[in-house]
Amino acid sequence: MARIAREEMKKRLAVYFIMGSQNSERPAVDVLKEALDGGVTLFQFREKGAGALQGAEKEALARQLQRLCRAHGVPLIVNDDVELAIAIDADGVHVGQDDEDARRVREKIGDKILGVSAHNVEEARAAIEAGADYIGVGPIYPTRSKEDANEAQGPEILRSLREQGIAIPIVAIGGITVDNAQAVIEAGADGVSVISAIASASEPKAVAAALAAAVQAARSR
Ligand SMILES: Cc1ncc(COP(=O)(O)OP(=O)(O)O)c(N)n1
Ligand SMILES: Cc1ncsc1CCOP(=O)(O)O
Ligand SMILES: [Mg+2]
Repeated sequence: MARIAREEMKKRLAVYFIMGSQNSERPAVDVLKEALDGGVTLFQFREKGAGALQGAEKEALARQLQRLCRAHGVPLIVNDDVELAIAIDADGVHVGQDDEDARRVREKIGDKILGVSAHNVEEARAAIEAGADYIGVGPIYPTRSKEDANEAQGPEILRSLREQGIAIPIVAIGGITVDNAQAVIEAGADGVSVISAIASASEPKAVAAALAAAVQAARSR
């Protein structure tokens, strides 16, 4: 298997849904199924925070969500837990600045997708050097889904990274909704990454479809 091509990665980032069992009062499998039906293009399993599953229960949920993703032809990325990603043969891993070193993760996962969080141009350049396939940039807007989130930087950070020559695929994250999705794509992101917009929606399918339409509209401007 070869590393994912840049253009394919950009397409996959369009509507990147992140969720763990703690993000919805409904079963994660039900929410994910509806979101996939609505047009989610990439999924991240992020089992983290108060009440998060551990050990065998966490792995069992990951495998259940993986079956759904595979049935829809959507890659599954595991957040933080490199060993779990390897154990279930996930499609990739996402790590942040306080997680396992990205270079070391690349060595462990071979050609799987590697996503790295970056908050500035130095972190973006280091992620590229380490072998990232995409970077996650945010929070763009205020978020209530991550306890230790940095301050929101606004879409200007995306514009600034592009102006400084950062050409790697970028997904914007943090406080993104159907209403502001177009603005972040126009500022330079290839896609939008959301937790609450879909996980807390009464109709996850409709929100995923609306996000896909907003990204598509902004891309074709
Ligand atoms: C797509 C994407 N971008 C950023 C993050 C945040 O990663 P990190 O900073 O490691 O924080 P946690 O999510 O681990 O709390 C992400 N998960 N996904
Ligand atoms: C994991 C993460 N990293 C930066 S912001 C964030 C949370 C995004 O969640 P929401 O889409 O609900 O703001
Ligand atoms: Mg992390």
